[in-house]
Amino acid sequence: MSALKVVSSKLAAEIDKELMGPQIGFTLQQLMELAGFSVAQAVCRQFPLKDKTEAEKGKHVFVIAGPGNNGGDGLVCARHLKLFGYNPIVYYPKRSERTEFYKQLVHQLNFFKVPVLSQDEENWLEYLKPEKTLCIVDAIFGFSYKPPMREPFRSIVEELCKLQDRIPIVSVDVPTGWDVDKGPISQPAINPAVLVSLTVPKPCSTYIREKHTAHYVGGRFIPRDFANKYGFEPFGYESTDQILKL
Ligand SMILES: NC(=O)C1=CN([C@@H]2O[C@H](COP(=O)(O)OP(=O)(O)OC[C@H]3O[C@@H](n4cnc5c(N)ncnc54)[C@H](OP(=O)(O)O)[C@@H]3O)[C@@H](O)[C@H]2O)[C@@H](O)CC1
Ligand SMILES: [K+]
Repeated sequence: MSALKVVSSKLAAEIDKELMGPQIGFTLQQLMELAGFSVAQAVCRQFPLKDKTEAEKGKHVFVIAGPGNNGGDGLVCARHLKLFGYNPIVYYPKRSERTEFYKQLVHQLNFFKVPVLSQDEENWLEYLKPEKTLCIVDAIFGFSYKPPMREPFRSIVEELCKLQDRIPIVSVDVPTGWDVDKGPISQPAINPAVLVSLTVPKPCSTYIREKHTAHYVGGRFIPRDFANKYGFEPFGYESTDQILKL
């Protein structure tokens, strides 16, 4: 793990800015689609449905989406999981008013008949039972989180922490509650079974417990020259894979 390539939160934000700047011209929607698609692939790789009983195949993937772009990745991931034969259900307690785009992602989930719990759903924990839930996708906060955690997320993450030994959690980009550079330095903080780093792992990923947490990189959208400019080598993705297990 010492050879792991990581970039600081500052650099990650710079990479995003340049990818979406006037020279390169990616849109946020494009990158988020690829990011969410990667996370869905990581769920498939880690929790394959092949050889599962019908009851196991019917288990929910419970996606919790936060108010920013990490949450957007979760909404996209849920749609792809449905296409991949999973049974996702989305909890999106604080919906972003930032752009029309987030509303469109919710419309798309409705179109795919993926249940999206109402914002003030009080019984959301009812959907989280080991016998009914394959895994939880933690798309609450990513690299822009700054502690201390505000409500309603503090209470939500505290509940997830109580469940995480019984239901595996897949964290998108940064485990929720972790400082992107320094790791789990404040509470509450999720201890994921799977981490999917996007574009390139952030320094906090060096604090995962290797035996406990499977680590994937996803978000396969940069060429070699661009990676080298930011001080890392591209990851050795195979074939058409959108994820690589590190
Ligand atoms: N190239 C890539 O790799 C790509 C990466 N992408 C993804 O984007 C992620 C970064 O997204 P992001 O910048 O929107 O920030 P994110 O972490 O979702 O959080 C911001 C929200 O959280 C809130 N908030 C913050 N602190 C809080 C607190 N203490 N308590 C409560 N709320 C708090 C904050 O609220 P505010 O402070 O603004 O009121 C705001 O609403 C990145 O990790 C990756 O997953 C892709 O989608 C695109 C390609
Ligand atoms: K997260």
